[in-house]
Amino acid sequence: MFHLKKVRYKEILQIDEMKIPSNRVTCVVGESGSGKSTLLKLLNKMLIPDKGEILFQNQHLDERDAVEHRREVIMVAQTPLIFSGSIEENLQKGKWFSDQVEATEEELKHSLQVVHLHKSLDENVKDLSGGEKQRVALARALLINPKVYLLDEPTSALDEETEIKVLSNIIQEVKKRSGTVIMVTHSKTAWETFGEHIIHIGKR
Ligand SMILES: Nc1ncnc2c1ncn2[C@@H]1O[C@H](COP(=O)(O)OP(=O)(O)OP(=O)(O)O)[C@@H](O)[C@H]1O
Repeated sequence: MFHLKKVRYKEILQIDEMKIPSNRVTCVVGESGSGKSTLLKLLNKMLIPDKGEILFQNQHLDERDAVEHRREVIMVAQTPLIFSGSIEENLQKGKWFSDQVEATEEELKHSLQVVHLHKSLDENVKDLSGGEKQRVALARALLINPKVYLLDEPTSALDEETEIKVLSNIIQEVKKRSGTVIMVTHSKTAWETFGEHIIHIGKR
């Protein structure tokens, strides 16, 4: 799905060759500050490498429109992107930004079930905990149904038991749709349980 060749980004990341498979869960692991988030940002064109090339489905990222690319390759950042308003408004925002028709109530409720968020759609997000906000962001990504999910420690604010339940559900859902997950995680349990392909990023 992704093929990186001789990629260099500042002094932060240097990758001679890396292939990331489609329809699999790839876990990116490595110590703090080793460049894991930087790698994800390169994959969705938020950052442009100083040298080398990144191919997505055999197409050079330079040739891909950044907005179009990010609709297919969605990032759920470490600090979730949350808009003011209700849970429903937050979920629908993703559909609007992606130029998709609004989700039905059934789809919205299903997305909350997948992420184990037992809240009503009209609840205001301002009172949600950090872990609940992370799950709103994950549900929003699921509703968009992209080809690739770039998950940057998406469940870091959850206790381990909930984290594993949520990840297990999300991955099951993504697999049903033949999607691809590329996930940065500090949880050994998470990468041992879900990682079908592991990338170790080493500090230079
Ligand atoms: N825009 C930038 N300019 C310069 N340095 C940066 C920039 N962004 C990140 N860095 C530095 O690059 C290194 C890698 O950052 P990155 O966020 O990719 O690491 P990480 O492996 O995801 O870390 P963590 O596990 O702590 O989230 C860090 O030392 C960081 O301070």
